[in-house]
Amino acid sequence: MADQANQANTPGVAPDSTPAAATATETAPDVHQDSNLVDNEYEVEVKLSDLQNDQESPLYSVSSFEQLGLPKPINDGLLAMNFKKPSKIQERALPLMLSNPPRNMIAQSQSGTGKTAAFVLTALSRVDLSKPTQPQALILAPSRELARQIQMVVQTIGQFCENLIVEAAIPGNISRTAGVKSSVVVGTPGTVMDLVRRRQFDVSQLKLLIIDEADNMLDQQGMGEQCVRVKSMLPPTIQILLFSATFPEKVMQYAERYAPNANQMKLKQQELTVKGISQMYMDCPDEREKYDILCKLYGLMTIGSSVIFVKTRESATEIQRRMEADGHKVSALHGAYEGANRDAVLDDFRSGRSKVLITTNVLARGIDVSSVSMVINYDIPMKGAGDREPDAETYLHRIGRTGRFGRVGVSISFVYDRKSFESLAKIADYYGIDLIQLSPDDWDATEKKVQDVIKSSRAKADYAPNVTSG
Ligand SMILES: Nc1ncnc2c1ncn2[C@@H]1O[C@H](COP(=O)(O)OP(=O)(O)OP(=O)(O)O)[C@@H](O)[C@H]1O
Repeated sequence: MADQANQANTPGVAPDSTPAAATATETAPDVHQDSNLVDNEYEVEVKLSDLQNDQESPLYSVSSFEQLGLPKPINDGLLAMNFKKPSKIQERALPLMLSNPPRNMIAQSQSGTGKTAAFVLTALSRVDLSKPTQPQALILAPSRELARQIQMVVQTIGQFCENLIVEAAIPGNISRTAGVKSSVVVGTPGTVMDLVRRRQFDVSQLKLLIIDEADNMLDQQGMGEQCVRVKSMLPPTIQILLFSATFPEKVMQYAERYAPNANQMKLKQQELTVKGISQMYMDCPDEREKYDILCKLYGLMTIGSSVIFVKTRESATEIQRRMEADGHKVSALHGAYEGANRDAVLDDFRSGRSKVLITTNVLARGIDVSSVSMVINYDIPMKGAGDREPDAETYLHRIGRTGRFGRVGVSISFVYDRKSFESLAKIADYYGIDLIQLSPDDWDATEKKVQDVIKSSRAKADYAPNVTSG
C-alpha cells in the first residue's frame, strides 16, 4: 500500500523531506582511531573540533580532560585514544560521579556521544589497584557483544593503569573451577548471578555497579528481575550508575527506585535524535518486494559498512541465504548462534572483513563500529503483545549504530502496508522528526539522496531536518 505513504499531511512524514591482557582472538573496537579527523569512504575529512565548539551539539564541552582531574595513567589512556576533549555527558556527569561521598547517577545522552568512556573513567578512577584481583567495579550490559566491547574500552583506556585486570562475565568465558579475579568485571546479568551464587565471584568489596542500556535492563518485561536480584547480592552502600540514550517515563520511575537519590542528566524527547543521521523511509509496494528493493539498494551503491535489522532470527537467516545466493557478501548474527560464533561474526564486521551485517534487536543497542554509514530497518521495530505498538526506543538505538560521535549516516526504514507506515509515522511524531521519502520507482533520486549524505561532510550533517538539541 505504497499510496498510504504518499498521502500528504501524515504527521512526521514529510513527502520529501578476560584479564587485562586481552585474548589474542579479540579485536579492539573502533575506539583508538584518530578521533579528530574522520575519514569516510570518500575521504572527506572534517574536524571534530567544529562540533565540539558548537553549543547545540551533544559533543560540546567547555573544559579539557585534564581539567577533570583524572589520575595521570587514565589521562595517558585518553591521549593514546586521541580523545582531545570530553563530550557534554563526559564533562557534566564525571564530576558528579567522582565526587565524595559517592552518589548514584541516572544519565541520559544521545547514541554515540561517549557514555561508555564516561562510566569507564569513573570505574577506573575508583578501583584500588593495590588489590588487582579483588572485584571492585561491576558493569552490566544486555548482550555478550556489548559486554565484550565495554571490556575492551576499559582495557584500552586503562592500558597505563598498572595491574588493572578486566574480565568478561559472559557465557562460556569463566570456567566453573576458576574464580573471578579481576578489578573490573563486565558481564551480562544471568552469568553474573550464576557466578555469585556458585561463590566464584566475591562481590563483598564492590564499590560501583554500572548498568549500561539501563532502561532496557531494568524493564520488567526484560532483564529487570535479574538486575534486582544482582543488586540484592551486593553491598548496600554500593554506588549505582545507570546509563542509556532512552529512559521512557515508566522505566524512569523504576530507575529512580533502583538508584535512590541519584543525580540526573535527562534529555527531552525531541533532543534524542542525532543530527548527523539522515532518517529516510522506503515506500515498498508490498511485503514480498521488500527483499528485491533491498538487493537493488545494495546493487546500486557503495555504502561502506551497514547493518540490516530484521524482526526474527528466521528472517535474518533467510535474507542472508537469499542475498548470498544473489552474489552479495553478508553476515548474520542473532541469538541462536553459539557464543564463539557470534564473537567471530562481529569481529569480522568490526575489522571490515564483512561489510553487511544482518541482525535482530540483539545488536540494536550499544554496538560501536564507526564505519557504519547506513542502517536499514527492514522491519519496523514493534513491541507489546501481538506487536501492537511501535517501539520508538528500539528505533532510536537501531539507527544510532550509525552517526557515531559526530559522523554522518543514513537510516532507511522499510514500510509496505498501513500498519508499518502508521507505526513509523508515530515514531517520527514522537521524536518530532521529518523523514525523507525514498521511492523504488526512482532509483536515480534514491541513490542521490543516500549518496549525498554519505559523501557529505559534518558541515552538511543537518541534511535531514532533525530537531536540534537545546
Ligand atoms: N571525548 C571523545 N573524543 C573522541 N571520541 C570519543 C570521545 N568519547 C567517546 N568517543 C568515541 O565515540 C564513539 C561512541 O562512544 P560510545 O560507544 O561510548 O557511545 P554511547 O554514548 O555509549 O552510544 P550508545 O547509546 O549507542 O551506546 C566511540 O567510538 C568512542 O571511542
